[in-house]
Amino acid sequence: MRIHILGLGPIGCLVAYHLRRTLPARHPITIIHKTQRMAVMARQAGNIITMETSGVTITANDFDQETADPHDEMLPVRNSKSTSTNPAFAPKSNVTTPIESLIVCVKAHKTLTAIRDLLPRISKDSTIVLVQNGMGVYEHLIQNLFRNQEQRPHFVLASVNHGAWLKEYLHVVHAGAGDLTFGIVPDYHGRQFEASLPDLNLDDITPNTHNDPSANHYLSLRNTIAALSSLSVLNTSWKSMYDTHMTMRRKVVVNAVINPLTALLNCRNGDVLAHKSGQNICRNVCQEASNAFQAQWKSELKDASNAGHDVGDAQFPEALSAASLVLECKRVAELTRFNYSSMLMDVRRARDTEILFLNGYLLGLGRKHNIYMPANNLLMNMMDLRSRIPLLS
Ligand SMILES: CC(C)(CO)C(=O)C(=O)O
Repeated sequence: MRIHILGLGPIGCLVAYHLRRTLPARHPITIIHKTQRMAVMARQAGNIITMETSGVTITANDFDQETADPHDEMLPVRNSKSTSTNPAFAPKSNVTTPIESLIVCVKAHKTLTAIRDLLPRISKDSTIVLVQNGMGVYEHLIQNLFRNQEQRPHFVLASVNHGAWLKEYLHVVHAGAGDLTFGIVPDYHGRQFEASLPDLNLDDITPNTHNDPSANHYLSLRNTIAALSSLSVLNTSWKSMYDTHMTMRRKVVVNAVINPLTALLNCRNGDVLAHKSGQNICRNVCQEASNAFQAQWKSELKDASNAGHDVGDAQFPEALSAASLVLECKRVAELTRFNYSSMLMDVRRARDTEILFLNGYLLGLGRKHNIYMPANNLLMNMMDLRSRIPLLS
């Protein structure tokens, strides 16, 4: 199987590095550079990814390379009088081979455009793994790129909380060990990927025999889950979609507190909850998020009950209570106290941020269920202002 990695930030590099060192060489790994310039830089540096932990660096090599923007080479002549018949305008990268497995580590707000460029190579037999901060990216893709359920690729959603940063292009520092949880989005055909719960079994995706008439359709999904599961160094675990969603909801709240506050205040993660005022904001954001989750929970139970399912006396999960979310924010702020959040880094580099998929996602949920969310709304507006008013150096 060939795996493509899209997005070579810290997490993309970490995943690519460990996949290359873990999987046998017969499984090629292609890293997709954003621009030709980056591809050239990578080639000059020996086509390697360097991983650094506690000052020790190790490299992985033998990556195949592609460039995401096929028109990138046009840039130097874009303002000339040349026409599209000029050979200088011809796309340099015309890779058309189908993509089996695509691990997407670009930022939430960049995902749609990044995947759109690869659409001709993605089919219903491909598997896309979404590894990024935030929630709502999958829904965004479905609405805009993959409306036809029958033609949709397989989707895996992942939540990652490793601490990592890039020292330079393709040189990642693994600063804090965490884990990587992932789950398979239910498919149109209703295949029971989680049939063996409480255990999960690759054979439920497609058995490793010749008995499954749909084996070809599910092979990339099975292989992708197997490859991710083999990364024990990254503490990867395949979980049910229910558990994966739970992890993602808790993480989106943590990011909705720490990321905008650090970006607005230009401070480290540890600083925001070290003071009473920061704790108050955190409590309000968590309370609002919990209210929205609870309203969503009730509405889903009602739907399930209307559809004739026995919902018994299902209780709202304690893990989504405001108190538990506050504790999680404190835990992560403490664990990553010396880090600069990804949103602060985006602001410093004058880049767009993931706010729409963090507080924006929570606000969307609140709107749907009529929950008043002033703290999240204020953070959203403040971040909007932040992106319009550059940081003074
Ligand atoms: C948890 C946190 C805040 C760690 O820095 C993070 O995920 C981010 O920076 O995006």
